[in-house]
Amino acid sequence: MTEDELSPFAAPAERDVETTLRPRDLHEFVGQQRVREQLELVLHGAMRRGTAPDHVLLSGPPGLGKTSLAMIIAKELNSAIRITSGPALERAGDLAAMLSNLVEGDVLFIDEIHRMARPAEEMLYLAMEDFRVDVVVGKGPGATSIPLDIAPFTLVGATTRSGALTGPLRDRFGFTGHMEFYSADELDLIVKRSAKILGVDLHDDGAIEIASRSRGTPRIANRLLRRVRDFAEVRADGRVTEEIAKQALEVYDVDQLGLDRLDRAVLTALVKSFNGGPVGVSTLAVAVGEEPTTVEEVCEPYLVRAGMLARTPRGRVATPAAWHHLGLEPPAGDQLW
Ligand SMILES: Nc1ncnc2c1ncn2[C@@H]1O[C@H](COP(=O)(O)OP(=O)(O)OP(=O)(O)O)[C@@H](O)[C@H]1O
Ligand SMILES: [Mg+2]
Repeated sequence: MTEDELSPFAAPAERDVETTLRPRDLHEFVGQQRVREQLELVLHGAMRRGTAPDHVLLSGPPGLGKTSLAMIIAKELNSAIRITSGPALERAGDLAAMLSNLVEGDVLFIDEIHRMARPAEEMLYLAMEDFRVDVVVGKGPGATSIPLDIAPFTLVGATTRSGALTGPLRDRFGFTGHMEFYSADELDLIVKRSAKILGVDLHDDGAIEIASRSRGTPRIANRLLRRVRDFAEVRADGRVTEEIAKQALEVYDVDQLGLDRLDRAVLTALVKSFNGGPVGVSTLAVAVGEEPTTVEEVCEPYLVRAGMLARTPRGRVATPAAWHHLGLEPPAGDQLW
């Protein structure tokens, strides 16, 4: 399987099908029980009081449903949603334009909010706190700043790296939802729902097979479903059974635990080149030819959750499960994990 196919990031060509498969309300949104319950209270509490709810930050690895949830928040509030992203807000003026066009009660969704430029971020502080922006007119000593009121709105920020957010920005969110990887049972429900929408003849055992190899990520589950459907249609009669799913996923190089090429490369480097660690994340990233942020944000969260890798103050360490997964014996002696 190519890297892209198991990547938790959305490929551009995938946007349309993702829109089709997106859950539309809190009831269709599977899993994330805790975040869902907390959000429901935040939203409904504010609605009772007739005020705009606190600003919401959604954090977690890619493909877990942050964008979907942002849209659902707007829907629950019966509000319009304006969508932008950190990288798109290069200048404070871009944000000022966006903010001054908001209507009372709107939801402003800023994806990848940790990538916003500093001047825009500073403008956002005041907007979040006082529903006000200071627009600077002119340059140099003659420049003046004109305060401008903006309509009360709710900011929903999404980030794959809440650690990269500055303190002042983080503090201005009244509620942070930490998205977690999904259980196989939850992914099972998600692929079944998707199969229905896409008209795939998915059998129960086929669904389980796909769900258990989707590394806790709905986006990957939906993608594997489409790949398995291709296989079922081309090589068989279109029905997705356990056997067909297994054969297909073998072709696509997704292992039993849903680890992909990069995950395995990271574990292999950790075990073989660094004797299980501890090793720093940047060294590890160089060893597999990846950006440290990719290793840190994409591979590690799942490897940690799968019990294969531990983050220690001295660096990353392979657990015995990692050695076994690669068919190797962990060294005897001091336990580092
Ligand atoms: N809880 C869920 N129930 C059902 N489907 C889901 C759920 N969460 C996500 N999905 C599916 O996964 C796809 C990806 O979700 P989404 O785009 O919301 O993730 P994201 O966290 O915003 O990812 P990114 O960090 O890349 O922006 C959606 O198109 C949707 O079909
Ligand atoms: Mg998103």
